[in-house]
Amino acid sequence: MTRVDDPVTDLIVFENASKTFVTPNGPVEASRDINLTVERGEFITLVGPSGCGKSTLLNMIAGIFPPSGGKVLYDGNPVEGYNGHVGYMTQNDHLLTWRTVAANIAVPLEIAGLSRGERRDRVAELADLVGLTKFVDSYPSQLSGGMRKRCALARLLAYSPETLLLDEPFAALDAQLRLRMQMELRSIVHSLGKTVLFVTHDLDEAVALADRCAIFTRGPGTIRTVLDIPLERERDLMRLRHDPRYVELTATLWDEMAPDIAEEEAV
Ligand SMILES: Nc1ncnc2c1ncn2[C@@H]1O[C@H](COP(=O)(O)OP(=O)(O)OP(=O)(O)O)[C@@H](O)[C@H]1O
Repeated sequence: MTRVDDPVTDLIVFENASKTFVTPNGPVEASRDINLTVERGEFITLVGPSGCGKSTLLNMIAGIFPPSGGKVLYDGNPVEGYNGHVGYMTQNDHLLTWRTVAANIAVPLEIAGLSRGERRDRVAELADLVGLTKFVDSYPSQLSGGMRKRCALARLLAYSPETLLLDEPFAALDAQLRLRMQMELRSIVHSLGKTVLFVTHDLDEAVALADRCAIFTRGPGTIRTVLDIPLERERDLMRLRHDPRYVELTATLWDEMAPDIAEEEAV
């Protein structure tokens, strides 16, 4: 039975949310009638053709701009202005090249006004969480691609965001490194109980990481289907490729995407 004082489990709600940009060349309709509910602690992946409005959806949750129509709610309230509950990471890690790993991770802690001692302890904790303890004194130019991502992830977590908005964060990594980062990300977000919205063009990644996968139509994007991924929370991503359920789910996702892929080829 739901009690009045139960916490709201629907953390993010899109209700017929639409976005049209006004540009010098006329209006650009990016999203149309988006309906999606994300529960606290869920890992949702977003897939769809290029330009279908996936980043636009993340931007609306972050409060970078409001929807032109419909509603975007966070924890029961309309998102108005920047949403301080979310952390945003894009394909570019935006590390400060003149700062060490420790000093990069410390940026949000400095902004939050933590003392030097508190910052040192928190940076050590975050560096340990992402496996960068030995590299805290290195500069970004001395790091591998995966280490840079880990550093950016630690800095994002330093803000203590409730929700992570990740826009193709591993797109530039090679297959092995990407798999490692996927395993680490899942383990970190589950241990910390974060809610995640993760945009990807990689359909294998979309299945491997998600509790549910939202599939967009070609722009103006609307959500065609939300695919349930009924795999265990604690899943071994290394062995997943051999799991018949994974193989079938990935095939279903490819089938769902087929009309748009065929259309793209015909253009
Ligand atoms: N600030 C903006 N001003 C004008 N048009 C925009 C703006 N942001 C996005 N658009 C347009 O809205 C549409 C959706 O863009 P969006 O970046 O959300 O798509 P996407 O699905 O994330 O694309 P991709 O997979 O290529 O990153 C595109 O036509 C894009 O050109």
